[in-house]
Amino acid sequence: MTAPILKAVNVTKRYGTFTAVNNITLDILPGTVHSVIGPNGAGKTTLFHALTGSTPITSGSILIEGEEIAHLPGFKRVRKGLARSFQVTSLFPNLTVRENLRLAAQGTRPTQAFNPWRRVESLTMACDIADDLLGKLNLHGVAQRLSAELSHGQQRRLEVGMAMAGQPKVIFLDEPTSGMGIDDIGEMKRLIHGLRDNYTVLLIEHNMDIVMDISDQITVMQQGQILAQGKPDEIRNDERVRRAYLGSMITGGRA
Ligand SMILES: Nc1ncnc2c1ncn2[C@@H]1O[C@H](COP(=O)(O)OP(=O)(O)OP(=O)(O)O)[C@@H](O)[C@H]1O
Repeated sequence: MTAPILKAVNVTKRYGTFTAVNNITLDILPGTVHSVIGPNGAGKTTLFHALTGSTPITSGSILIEGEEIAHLPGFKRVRKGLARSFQVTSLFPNLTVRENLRLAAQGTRPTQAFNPWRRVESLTMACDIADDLLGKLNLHGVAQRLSAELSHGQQRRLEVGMAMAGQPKVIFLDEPTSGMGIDDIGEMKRLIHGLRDNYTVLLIEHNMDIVMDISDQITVMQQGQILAQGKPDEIRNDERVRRAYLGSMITGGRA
C-alpha cells in the first residue's frame, strides 16, 4: 500500500470554546488531487491553516513523509515541502510575470542568495524554472507584462505557478476558481489536473463539477468533522452527503 505523503492524526483546532476542526484524521496519498468539500463554515479553511502552519493546532499530529511537523511554524513547513497558493496578495504587482515566477523559484533557496558563487547558478536555475512554468501555466504570451495588468484568471494561474516554482511536494489550493469566468475555469481545471504528475494537491473548491471531475479522493467536512471520504462516485452516491447538501449541489446537476 502507498504510504501517505501527508498525514493528519486526530487534529483539533479550537478558538476559545468553539471547535472549528474536531479530531480530523486524514491520509493524503502522493500524486493525487485530494479535495476537501463541505458547506460554509464546515472547517475546511481552518484545516488548511492547521496543516500549513498558519494557525497552531490545539491537539493532534501532522506528519509529512512520516516526520512530525505540527510543532513547526509555517515557513519551516515550506522547507519540508508544503506550499500554499495564496490569493492575489502573493503576487508582486510591479514585477513582470516572469520575474514573479523567478523570484518564487529563488525564494526557496535563501541561503544560496547570499553566496556569490552559488548566486549565478541559482539564478540560472530559477530562470529555467520560470520559463518552464510559463508554458505550463499558458502565460507565455504575457511573460513580460506586469502581473498587475493580467486578467483575473491569469493572475490566479500565476498564483498557482508561484506555489509550483518552489518545487514543493504538496500544494494547497484554496478556491482557485473563485470569481472566474467559464473559459478561465476550464484552463484552471486542466492545470490542477496536470499538477498531480509532479506534486500532490490538496484542494478546497466549491465548484462541484470541478471537484467531481479532477479529484482522486474527496473528504467531506461538516461542522468541523469528517462526514465522508471516498472517490468521486462514492461521494456522489453517499446518502449522508446528499442529505448534508440537500441533494442537488453535490451531484453537479447530474443525478
Ligand atoms: N479566527 C477565528 N476565530 C474564531 N472562529 C473562527 C476563526 N476562524 C474561523 N472560525 C470559525 O470556524 C468555523 C469554520 O470556519 P472555516 O473558515 O474553516 O470554514 P470553511 O469550511 O472554510 O467555510 P467557507 O466555505 O465559508 O470558507 C466557522 O464557524 C468560523 O466562524
